[in-house]
Amino acid sequence: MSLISGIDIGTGAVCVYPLLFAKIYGCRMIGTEVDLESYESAVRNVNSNNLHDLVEVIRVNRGTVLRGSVPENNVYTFTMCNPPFFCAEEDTATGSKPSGSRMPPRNAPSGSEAELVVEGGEIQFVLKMLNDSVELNNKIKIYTTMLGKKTSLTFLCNEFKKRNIENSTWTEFCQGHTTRWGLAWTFLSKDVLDLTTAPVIRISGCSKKLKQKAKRPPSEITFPVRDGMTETKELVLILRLLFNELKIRVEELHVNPQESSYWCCQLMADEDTWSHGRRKRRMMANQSLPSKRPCPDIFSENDSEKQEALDASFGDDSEREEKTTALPNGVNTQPVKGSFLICDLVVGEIEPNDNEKKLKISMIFESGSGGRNALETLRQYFINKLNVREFIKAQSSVKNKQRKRRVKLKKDKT
Ligand SMILES: C[S@@+](CC[C@H](N)C(=O)[O-])C[C@H]1O[C@@H](n2cnc3c(N)ncnc32)[C@H](O)[C@@H]1O
Repeated sequence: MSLISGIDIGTGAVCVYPLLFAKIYGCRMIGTEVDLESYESAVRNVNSNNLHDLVEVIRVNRGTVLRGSVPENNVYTFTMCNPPFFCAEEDTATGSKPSGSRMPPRNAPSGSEAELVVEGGEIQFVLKMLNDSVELNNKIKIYTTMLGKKTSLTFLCNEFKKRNIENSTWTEFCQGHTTRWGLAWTFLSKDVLDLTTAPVIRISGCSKKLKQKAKRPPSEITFPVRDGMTETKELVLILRLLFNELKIRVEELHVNPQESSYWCCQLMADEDTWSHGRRKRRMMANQSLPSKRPCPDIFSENDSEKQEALDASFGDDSEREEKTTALPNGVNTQPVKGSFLICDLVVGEIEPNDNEKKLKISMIFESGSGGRNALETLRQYFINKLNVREFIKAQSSVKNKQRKRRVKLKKDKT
């Protein structure tokens, strides 16, 4: 990391990103700033953090973005930028033209006018950065910037096309009510660095249905530890055998074991190798009974109900999913064509209120022609194979009772 050097364009009064990169990773950083007050404050901050050996703050002229603002005979690893979002005639509080006494939205930016306003808005600012990058080319390995508006992203992706810049990518940052976009491009060849395969999060462009889906809670199996399954490691061994048996491909997600006691992977199944539904449907077809049956609600709280519902629906494929989705876990979720089920799986230990150590499997649907039903039948398969059906049943009946009590309390109140 110590050989890495970055440029933060428009570092602001705190100079926060250069300080973080220097402090955490030991990177060399340059922060550029146009506003005198912010520049002076940034310099003070660097000095008071004793990071002046690694961080340099450069005062630049308005109108320069990259070219002419940093020494050009050096080679840099990356640029980053949180550009001034608004153009002069926009209202910094509402992101629109001034409109009387409207209340600012919850995601209104907090920053002084000097920090947030630039001629031409962020599009012109980043366009200048893009043009500078064409000139500087490989002197900077990866160019990145944040964008505050989706329209800017669309515009700039088009500008990439015009300039034949193919090695680029974008991702979303969603926090609460605020969405921002990260854009990255490089002039290195894809053999050296392929940005198009970098992990991304892309939800807001999806249909409403997909967004709701992404918000759905994961399917879970929680059960007390017991002989042969006392910790994550042991459960993972058993699951691996099951995946193998079911011909499910496993792509491990490399979570730092020092930082996490969890095991995460992505599962990919080309066909349904676990449910009874297929067999039953084939039998039904042979008996030439009507193939369409009403699909019961298989996502009810009660697991035995779920199993019955699944059996009754013969592994119904009625809830076929659109073939593209992504969840905010950093995994690239471009669907594999023809996959029956792709899901993320997290295995870990938990110590709930009752102090009884438990193991938990969380499964998050990503995509696949089998839809959520496929995930649910796979969950049922694991419940049976791990021999935890009785516990899950008891657990869900307790949950059901609690839920009924809550509903009753609510009714009594009204
Ligand atoms: C939205 S603020 C970002 C501040 C900080 N990087 C952050 O993320 O908190 C944009 C900053 O860019 C500065 N700025 C505007 N035009 C600039 C330019 N041409 N070169 C360098 N900085 C500029 C503004 O003064 C402001 O501090």
